[in-house]
Amino acid sequence: MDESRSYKPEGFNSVIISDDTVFDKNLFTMPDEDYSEIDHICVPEGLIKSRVEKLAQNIYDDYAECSKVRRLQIFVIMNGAFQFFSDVERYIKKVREYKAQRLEYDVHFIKIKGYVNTESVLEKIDDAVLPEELIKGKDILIVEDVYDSGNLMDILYKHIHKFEPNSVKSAVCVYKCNPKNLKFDFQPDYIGFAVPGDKFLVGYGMDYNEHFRDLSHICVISKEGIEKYREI
Ligand SMILES: O=P(O)(O)OC[C@H]1O[C@H](OP(=O)(O)OP(=O)(O)O)[C@H](O)[C@@H]1O
Repeated sequence: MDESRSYKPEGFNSVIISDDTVFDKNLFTMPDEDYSEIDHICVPEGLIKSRVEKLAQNIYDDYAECSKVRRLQIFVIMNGAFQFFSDVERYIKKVREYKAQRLEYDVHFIKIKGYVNTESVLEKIDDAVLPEELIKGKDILIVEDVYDSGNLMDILYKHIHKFEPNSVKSAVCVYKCNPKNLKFDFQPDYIGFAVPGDKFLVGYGMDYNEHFRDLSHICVISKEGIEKYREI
């Protein structure tokens, strides 16, 4: 394994974006003002939507029956996951139209900030941010835009398990095959795309110092973009 780049996930139930998959930004629509700050498109919008629809169906099938007994508690980790969750929920509603059983759920938007520039700085989650009453005895689904170093998910799972949930699963749009995350021996339950770990991604909710969240495609930022929006 070349640890300086990324590793190939084995047994992942996800779409795998390989090291050499590069979608030319000239072949897709993109706002002019973001153009030079984006190197290329990693996952185009249409592919994202198709994959998220299937994830929503998987989540529905797994939880609809038990949600009659315990309503599923969905924790959306803000801000990055808002776009992903918005599509997951839209497709859950679509699935509901042709399923006999209804998926019962509550949504909680949880604000946790992990990154400054390109470094993960999160150390713990305060009990006030995610209190015991939201967790104890519940079935929990964490919704995240990206699993990168694994630091945030590791801290989040430790925090949640402290308060004895009935079950915990996680759905991530992008799993970055980052050698740093191997130390956690963790695999999210629902993964949209497995992406090479050396790509710094923006768009579809993902930001670089709060820029680019509104891009429709998942994109790789250019060197120019990194320099332009770097925080001191
Ligand atoms: O696996 P990790 O290396 O811990 O990274 C994952 C986290 O990093 C990003 O959050 P960020 O701090 O950028 O905040 P945001 O959600 O507001 O974008 C992303 O949304 C995840 O929450």
